[in-house]
Amino acid sequence: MKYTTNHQSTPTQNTLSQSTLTQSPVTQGTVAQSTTAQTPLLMAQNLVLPSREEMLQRAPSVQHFWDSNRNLLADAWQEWEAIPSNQLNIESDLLLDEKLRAAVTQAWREPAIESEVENLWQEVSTDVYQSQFFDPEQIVELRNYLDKVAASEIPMRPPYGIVLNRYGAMLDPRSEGYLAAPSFQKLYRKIVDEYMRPIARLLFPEIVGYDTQSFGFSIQYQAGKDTSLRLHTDASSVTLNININLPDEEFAGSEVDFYDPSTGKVNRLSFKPGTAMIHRGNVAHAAQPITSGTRSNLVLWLYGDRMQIPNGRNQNTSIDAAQRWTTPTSKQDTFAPF
Ligand SMILES: O=C(O)CCC(=O)C(=O)O
Ligand SMILES: [Fe+2]
Repeated sequence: MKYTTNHQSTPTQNTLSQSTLTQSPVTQGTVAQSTTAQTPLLMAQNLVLPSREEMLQRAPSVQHFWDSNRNLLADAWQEWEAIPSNQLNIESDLLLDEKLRAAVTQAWREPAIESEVENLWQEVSTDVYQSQFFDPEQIVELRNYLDKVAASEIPMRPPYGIVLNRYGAMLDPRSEGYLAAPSFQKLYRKIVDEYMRPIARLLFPEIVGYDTQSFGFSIQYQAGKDTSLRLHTDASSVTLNININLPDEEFAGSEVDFYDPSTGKVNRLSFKPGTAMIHRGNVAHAAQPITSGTRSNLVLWLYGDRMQIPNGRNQNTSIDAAQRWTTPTSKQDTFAPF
């Protein structure tokens, strides 16, 4: 029985509700009673999430909740996605900006022309690059999908690296309570492996070898709710931050400040729908308070096995193009910064 660890939880918040434990045994020659058999989706929907306070305190019971329900949640997402209206109804090829897609596709075929990809990225602050990444007109499909995910009633763990972002979700399989729906995972892997890693290697050559592992989360800022993020660095080799606002979804404030150590100056940058910024994890940055509207982003990280990051800029700068346009074969480990 796959979910046995559930029954070891303390009889407080973390247990399955009583009704989920009434599964009737199926004996040979009989048909299971569909009215009493609890499917993974129903069981997951009946779980009682740890409180926000417990999450913020990183209480052991919170870890236990996610650990003991990991298989159940994965099965629940699988079942949820089998409902046709819950399919991620988007050709990933259409979601990605057409110019970027064309250049990336060509570079995979012929790495020697990778500069076509590099040319699409503008340096908007020292060592911070920006490009159109998603087609703004296609983002609506992704956002509709994420709304359905939020309404699924399957417990999800919000990101709490610096502050808890209550509308965000963890995206990588290494994270507890992540968005395990297979069709979303396919898109996530494609973005990381086909786009992010080679682009990051082009712009920041020293990350090669420190880019085998992925990590990701979504965030949403809204006035009066989660509004800003104080100055920090990321525990990544490189961070790709993609805006997923709709074309008509305006917001004020919520700029991201990047600190330039060489000049001591701050560059205040704004996201437009579908644009992305990519930077080394060690570039200090902060999100200014949002004063109206909503800003939603996908934040993706790469780092090495066991969370290793490069300790200088001058390694691996001589690798050739063909090496950049490859996917590492090392297994995904389970190290996560939060
Ligand atoms: O506000 C943003 O887009 C930046 C988010 C960020 O830096 C982070 O979550 O680490
Ligand atoms: Fe950050």
